[in-house]
Amino acid sequence: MKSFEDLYAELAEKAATRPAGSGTVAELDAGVHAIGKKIVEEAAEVWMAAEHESDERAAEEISQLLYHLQVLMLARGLTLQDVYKHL
Ligand SMILES: N=c1c2ncn([C@@H]3O[C@H](COP(=O)(O)OP(=O)(O)OP(=O)(O)O)[C@@H](O)[C@H]3O)c2ncn1[C@@H]1O[C@H](COP(=O)(O)O)[C@@H](O)[C@H]1O
Repeated sequence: MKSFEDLYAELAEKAATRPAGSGTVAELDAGVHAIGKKIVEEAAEVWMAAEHESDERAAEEISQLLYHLQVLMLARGLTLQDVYKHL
């Protein structure tokens, strides 16, 4: 099972090597504004799933929100430590 740290390392590698077909690379190329809109959309899906859907669906939507937050971090050049120091 992949951890938050594992995913960040994988996405950072994708950002550096830019493999063909990577959705992460496409999202990074779309820029902070587009990624931000995706985060708002995914956050709404988390909210709706938490109120109206199963635990499994809520967890799935949360995982997608975490993914898009990590893409935004990479787009801004933020590391996990930059975020963790505020926790
Ligand atoms: N964990 C994720 C992940 N979570 C969400 N997403 C993306 O976010 C979208 C969210 O799905 P939705 O159904 O909510 O949205 P949608 O409306 O169908 O999607 P859009 O048409 O709006 O893009 C998915 O289509 C994926 O593009 C993810 N894309 C990639 N990953 C992981 O990131 C890693 C790198 O992926 P690639 O860069 O694509 O190789 C791999 O380990 C992947 O498993």
